[in-house]
Amino acid sequence: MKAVSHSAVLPNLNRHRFSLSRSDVQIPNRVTCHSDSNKSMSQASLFLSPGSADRRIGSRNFVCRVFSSVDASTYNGVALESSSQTAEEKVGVLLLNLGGPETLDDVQPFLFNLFADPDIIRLPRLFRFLQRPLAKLISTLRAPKSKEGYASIGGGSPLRKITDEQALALKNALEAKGLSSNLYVGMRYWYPFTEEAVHQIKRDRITRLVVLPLYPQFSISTTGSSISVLEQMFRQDSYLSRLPVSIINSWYQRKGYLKSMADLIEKELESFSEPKEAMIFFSAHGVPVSYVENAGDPYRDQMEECIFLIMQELKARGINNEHTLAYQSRVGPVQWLKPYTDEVLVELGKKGVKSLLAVPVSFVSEHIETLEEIDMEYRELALESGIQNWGRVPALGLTPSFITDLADAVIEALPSAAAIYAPNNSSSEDMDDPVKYFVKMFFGSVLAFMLFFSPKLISAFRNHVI
Ligand SMILES: C=CC1=C(C)c2cc3[nH]c(cc4nc(cc5[nH]c(cc1n2)c(C)c5CCC(=O)O)C(CCC(=O)O)=C4C)c(C)c3C=C
Ligand SMILES: [Fe+2]
Repeated sequence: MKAVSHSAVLPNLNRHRFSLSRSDVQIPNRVTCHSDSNKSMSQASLFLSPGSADRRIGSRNFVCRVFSSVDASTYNGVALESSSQTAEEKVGVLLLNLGGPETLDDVQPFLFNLFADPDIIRLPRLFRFLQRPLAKLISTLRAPKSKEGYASIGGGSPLRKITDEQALALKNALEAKGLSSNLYVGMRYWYPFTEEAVHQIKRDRITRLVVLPLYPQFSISTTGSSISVLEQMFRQDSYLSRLPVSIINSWYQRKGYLKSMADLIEKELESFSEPKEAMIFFSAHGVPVSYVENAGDPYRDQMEECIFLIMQELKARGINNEHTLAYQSRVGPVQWLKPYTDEVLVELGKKGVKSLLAVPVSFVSEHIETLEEIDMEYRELALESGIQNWGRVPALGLTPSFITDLADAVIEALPSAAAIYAPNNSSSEDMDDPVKYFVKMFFGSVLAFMLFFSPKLISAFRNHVI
């Protein structure tokens, strides 16, 4: 396959020169913030209570329309080269992630951004005006506990550093497969924000974009939320609305991912004195039950399928350990997906399980919920509950087979890139040019007027309608 020759750089996103286009993001006052329109997709249903599924139906339609499944296209170097890449093609890959506070001072504004997201706290339409005051209140109340957590893992989240490293590794893996690309990192709640990554994509005049959320399974609260940001930005911009984009909405079923997970589990099992006796304990980040049961979030189904597929891969290697799945990190008073990790650990201890291997499964980097919640809180709870041998599988991070598989996913997704808001007529182009728009509107109206009052049309109207 012929490589496209153009400079491929990781953007150096300067947080101090940053400006935003969304009104619901809080940033420290050292940064300029332009707020503008409301969120485009309306929200329904309260995070604190189940609600209407309308918003999700809309969102899921969008997902179905826009997202191209990686599985749907196969990697075909010839097809990719001839149909998708020209000498002028400038390929961009946008990695989406959650973001995390880099210092303890960042914790409260980071939490504000998170709770101000209508995909995280889902208020009914009538109460939407409360979104930001509520986010302010919850972020202020939660900040001390969160700060303690971040303090215990070194004073900040490692997410930005790890994601940047993953981006660089992916860029190199793509290069090794003959594809030059620009890599961008877009975080949902902290620097570098998704908005800035998109501005950079525009400045670089990327001609074909693959969007790769770093969440293996889709959830409204993670990938869905980041896609909403993209959707709003792409809709409003004539360049972005025409840019061929392929969005990989979930990739937990990919062979390369499953094998990489199985490799890590197999390796970690070997550290137990009796590897066969260790229970494989998958711990996934939870979401409120209402997301799945009222809003149609596919997260639980995808998680269960993912665990099934990983276990199938392990069984094919002759590893038949017992396994279980539980959900961690719940926040607030509502019901979250069950069973809860902490409760299951206690039960397993009571049942006499002595060896347990924890496997974080909803995220591919180390972060506060692996380093603090699993390694400290859950480990302590497990040991107190009678579990004697504790192990934990590391997050995939920079595992070469995993990065190679992400590169394959990007290459497979490229040919199906299509404009998200491709104008189906010239109207959006005309909107960009007010003179053209006015001329068309004027002559269009005159023509419509003449047609409407033509004797033929009037008699046809009389005959058929009255
Ligand atoms: C698949 C992964 C994740 C899902 C699903 C998810 C949903 C979700 N999270 C909260 C609330 C919080 N999440 C926080 C941090 C955080 N969450 C994830 C992943 C998922 N969240 C990550 C990777 C991180 C960042 C960790 C880091 O290292 O910085 C936090 C802040 C930390 C804390 O105070 O516990 C909160 C709060 C909700 C409400 C939710 C679904 C509705
Ligand atoms: Fe979370």
